[in-house]
Amino acid sequence: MFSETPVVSLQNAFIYQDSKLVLTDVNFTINKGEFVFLIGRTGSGKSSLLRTLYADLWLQQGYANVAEFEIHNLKNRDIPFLRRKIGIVFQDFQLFTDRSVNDNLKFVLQATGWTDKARMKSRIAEVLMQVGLSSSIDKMPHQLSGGEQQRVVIARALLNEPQILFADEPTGNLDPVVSEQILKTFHEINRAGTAILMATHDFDMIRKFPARVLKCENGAVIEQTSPTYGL
Ligand SMILES: Nc1ncnc2c1ncn2[C@@H]1O[C@H](COP(=O)(O)OP(=O)(O)OP(=O)(O)O)[C@@H](O)[C@H]1O
Repeated sequence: MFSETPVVSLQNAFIYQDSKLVLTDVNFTINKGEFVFLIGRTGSGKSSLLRTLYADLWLQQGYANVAEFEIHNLKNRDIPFLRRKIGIVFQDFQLFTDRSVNDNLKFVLQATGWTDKARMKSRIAEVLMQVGLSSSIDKMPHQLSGGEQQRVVIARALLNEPQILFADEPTGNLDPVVSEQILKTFHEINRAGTAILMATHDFDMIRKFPARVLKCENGAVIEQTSPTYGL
């Protein structure tokens, strides 16, 4: 099933925040369609790793491939093209508050080169259906709950059919019931073929939605095999 090129692959990668070394000699791959949790204590390097993979931090040493882009050779001008092949979901929703759900999504499509109005309309309808928010297309962000706003962010990340979603504590600000609904949505998206790498502190979610777990610990990334996942 996973015979294709991995969607993420790191070899001897060293993850820095400026001159501070955060993670040493990172090696792992994520196959197309895989679901992977990323865990680790506060400050262990989860966000730094994700930011490196979506080219918000430079990879200063080692090799990384993401969605067929060589992160170690990436130029500034390549970043928008990489970002069209991946989706990014943060804890803070970062929607434009002065425009509707539809216009938030349309903005991204236009910014990534879409021009055909009918295609844009149908793609927006598709992603909103995927996250269960079809009826909210004309609402403003403030008319939506936190969980609904996060769904719009997920829909936005799906617009360009990414090979992988990078999610950094996507349920960090949400209550447990809403978090579980959001996790279900991520699983449905994953079942439809998109790989997911999700940083989380929420072990309940890992127990409810078992998947592969990578752990940032003592400056390294290790494959977690213990069923308890405890820190
Ligand atoms: N802009 C920065 N400049 C220098 N060091 C930073 C910067 N941002 C984070 N760090 C440091 O890098 C290390 C890793 O931080 P990072 O945010 O990646 O951890 P994390 O595992 O995502 O933590 P959390 O779970 O709290 O989000 C920490 O020691 C942190 O203090």
